Amino acid sequence: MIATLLIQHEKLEQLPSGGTLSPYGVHQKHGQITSQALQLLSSQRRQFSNTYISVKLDETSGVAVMKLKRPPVNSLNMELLTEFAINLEKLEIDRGCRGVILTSAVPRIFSAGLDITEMCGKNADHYGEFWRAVQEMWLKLYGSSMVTIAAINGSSPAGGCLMALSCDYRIIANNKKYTIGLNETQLGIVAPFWFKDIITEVIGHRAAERSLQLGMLYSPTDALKIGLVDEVVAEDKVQSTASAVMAQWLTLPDHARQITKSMMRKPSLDRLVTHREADITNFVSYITRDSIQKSLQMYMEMLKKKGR
Ligand SMILES: CC/C=C\C/C=C\CCCC/C=C/C(=O)SCCNC(=O)CCNC(=O)[C@H](O)C(C)(C)COP(=O)(O)OP(=O)(O)OC[C@H]1O[C@@H](n2cnc3c(N)ncnc32)[C@H](O)[C@@H]1OP(=O)(O)O
Repeated sequence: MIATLLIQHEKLEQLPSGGTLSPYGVHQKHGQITSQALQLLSSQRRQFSNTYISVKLDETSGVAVMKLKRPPVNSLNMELLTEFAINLEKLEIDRGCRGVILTSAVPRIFSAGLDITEMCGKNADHYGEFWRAVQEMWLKLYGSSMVTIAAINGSSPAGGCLMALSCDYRIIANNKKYTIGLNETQLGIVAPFWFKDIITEVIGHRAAERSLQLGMLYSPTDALKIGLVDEVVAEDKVQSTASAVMAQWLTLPDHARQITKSMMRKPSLDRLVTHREADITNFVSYITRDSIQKSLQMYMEMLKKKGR
């Protein structure tokens, strides 16, 4: 028992903040074993935090709350995406964790989607690496065997919406100022096939086609009408509703639920895995086009003007 806990604790020990996350192994900290064990046995919660992600795992319920914390808008840059994938993988292999609630530590914003500055004025190698990190985040989240619930406590355009769509259940705060949707065409860019596939799976072909072509952003109540979210609740009830829904989902045996989830999601996951390299090549050749660079630059300027 103690040995298992030690291994789990070492897997989940706090990673250094900033820079690249260090690999962690079960043999790293022999000297601290006794005090770590005692600490762990007396505590039901474990938390760890990186530069842009914080995680709190409640060992009693087996539920982790993972928060995005990259102010001002939680835009998804390379570091955040990498930290996200590593943290989710850590929870995935932790037997004590059965569910993850994904939410934001930044007021009024869930995530502004991909960091546009990662897609502007850089070289082809950078774009390739960035896109691989975006794919990795999605493969880990959409392919997770844990129950995943998005507690959407703010606006969630484009890549932010993709993250929410990749969870098993979506709860959004009832605030007219918040919007959610895949608005890529409004930036003059195209949502890739796997973004398209997942929104189609969630809201159906007709609604997805209209939504994607027009780059629509929905208010919480409109998002509920088309099935883009599952529930709209008062702003101060988002986390408690997420916990309650999670508790319900966790009453089911993991084995049956996980195999069912995998059956439903495998075709979409396989499609990206099979075409992963081609998708990167496609992204790089698309994003390096002069016309696309110009569209993105104009969009960034528009955002900055609006903010002034
Ligand atoms: C055939 C083709 C095949 C394949 C195609 C391949 C690839 C292309 C697909 C790429 C997929 C792209 C996915 C994306 O996610 S793109 C990102 C889209 N995101 C958005 O459109 C959101 C933009 N942001 C907003 O709408 C607002 O910022 C938001 C989130 C509602 C918050 O509003 P507010 O609180 O008023 O904050 P500000 O607007 O003032 O923003 C503050 C600050 O943040 C900067 N910022 C905002 N969003 C981003 C972002 N996504 N990336 C980088 N920076 C962002 C903004 O400029 C402000 O900066 P400042 O310096 O002025 O403080």
